[in-house]
Amino acid sequence: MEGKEEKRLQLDDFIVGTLPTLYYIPNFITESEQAQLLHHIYEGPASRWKYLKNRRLQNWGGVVHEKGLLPQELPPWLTKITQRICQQTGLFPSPINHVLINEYLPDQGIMLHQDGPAYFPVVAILSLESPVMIDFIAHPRLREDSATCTVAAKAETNGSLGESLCRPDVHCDPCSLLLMPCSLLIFKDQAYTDYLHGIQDSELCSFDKVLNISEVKKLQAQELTCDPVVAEDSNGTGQSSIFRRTSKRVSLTCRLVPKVHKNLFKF
Ligand SMILES: O=C(O)CCC(=O)C(=O)O
Ligand SMILES: [Fe+2]
Repeated sequence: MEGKEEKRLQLDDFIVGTLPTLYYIPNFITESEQAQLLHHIYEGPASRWKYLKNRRLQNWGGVVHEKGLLPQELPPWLTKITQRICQQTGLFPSPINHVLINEYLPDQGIMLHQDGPAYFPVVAILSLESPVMIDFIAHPRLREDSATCTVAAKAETNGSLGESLCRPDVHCDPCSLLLMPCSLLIFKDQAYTDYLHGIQDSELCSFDKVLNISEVKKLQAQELTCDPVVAEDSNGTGQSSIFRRTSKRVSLTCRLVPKVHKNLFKF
């Protein structure tokens, strides 16, 4: 696929929900491409991983600084995928130059947060292995009164999804997306600037506020045929309203840091 001009996706077909703007693209890569990526991610030395309290990660592309990027060339196995994301989405003004690879065990997540100001405000997240739920919730500053702010602020610290009681002029409903393996999530606009996103550090995920219902159906169908990922709790319709994460999930967060420092000494 190297050097091949990729066909532009009709992105409007992949919008989910009404919050501007979330795109969910199922099967963005094939299972064999997933296996190749996992091979590259795990073939490196153990020192490639940086350990955080609740997950471990690999940083590719250089060091992101408040003032920009101290760059390091991305390896070909990553540019192959980042170029495809750029070409197929047309959402990045120049090549993606930074990739964060996060690995989450079934009881690990990432607290609600916003991505830093150094990045161009479009994020593309490729998901590998276990399905997982990502939550979006309005930033406390968008909320009407201090009581609501407390709910959102609490959500920010404990990772749970708060209730929405928002200013009527802004889109404020909390929502979730089920991220299946091989899928690509892109978020930008208000979802980037005014919302927090996070993954709960819990093995059990609720389908409660999920926008991409068709993926839930896929997961439920899979359960009948192979994998016991859909957990025991039933919502009275014979279908489960939660699922249990049973294996690790790996994600590639692909972003563009527009400001690149070519000369270390000028930094
Ligand atoms: O793993 C994910 O899906 C989210 C990662 C993320 O939010 C980040 O790297 O900033
Ligand atoms: Fe993030």
